[in-house]
Amino acid sequence: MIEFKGVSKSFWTGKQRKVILDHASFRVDIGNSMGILAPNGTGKTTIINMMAGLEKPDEGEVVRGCRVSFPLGFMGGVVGKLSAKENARYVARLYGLDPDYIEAFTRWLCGLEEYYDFPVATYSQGMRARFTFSLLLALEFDIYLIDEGMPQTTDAEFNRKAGDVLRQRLENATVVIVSHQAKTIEKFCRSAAVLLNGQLHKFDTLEEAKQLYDYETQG
Ligand SMILES: Nc1ncnc2c1ncn2[C@@H]1O[C@H](COP(=O)(O)OP(=O)(O)OP(=O)(O)O)[C@@H](O)[C@H]1O
Repeated sequence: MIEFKGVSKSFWTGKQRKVILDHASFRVDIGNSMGILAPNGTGKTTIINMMAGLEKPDEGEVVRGCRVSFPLGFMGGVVGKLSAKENARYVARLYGLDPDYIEAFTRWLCGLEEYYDFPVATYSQGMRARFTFSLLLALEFDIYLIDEGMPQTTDAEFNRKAGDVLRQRLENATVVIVSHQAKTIEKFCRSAAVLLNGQLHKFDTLEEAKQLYDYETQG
């Protein structure tokens, strides 16, 4: 599980305090994939980063009681001057996994062909997204963190393969998806929450969360 205990987080912009969470307490349990609905700019990425341990709360505590992934799309661990192959093998060693397996898996899934051996710095945004998503799916976590759904690639073959692998992973793993739209969440999550005024309101069904979200965002 991931548990937020009385977590507060805000940013001072020089003019105002932007509150993301205000003494918020909630948990994500293994086996119960959850979508978090929140409008743009209200703190989705900040919450996902706190779940991953990339950002600290100002107050309170985030407890990670299982293997939590880095957020999908996070490039922090990927070195631009190294190729996808070198990055994949390096990350495999960091996680104590077989570099041959991680290389073969990511090479197959991202479909970069000869670019797999080029430095990542030479990739387009879509190619980077394909590689980092492949790397995320190659590693085994209990909870996968996804910001705004699947990478926006125009490669239909990749989208199909990655969607299939993600669904397979979710047979045993749990996902947290933050998004500003319900349709990103409905493919993978049954329960959902709405981020509102620094609190996370959890619902057993996406339908209930959508009602509150639509009411708040559309009036
Ligand atoms: N380090 C920071 N310093 C100051 N303000 C920040 C910082 N990080 C985020 N913010 C502000 O906090 C708010 C929430 O940011 P965040 O990126 O978490 O939102 P988001 O919901 O993921 O946004 P989007 O939907 O646009 O991706 C934004 O107004 C952002 O400008």
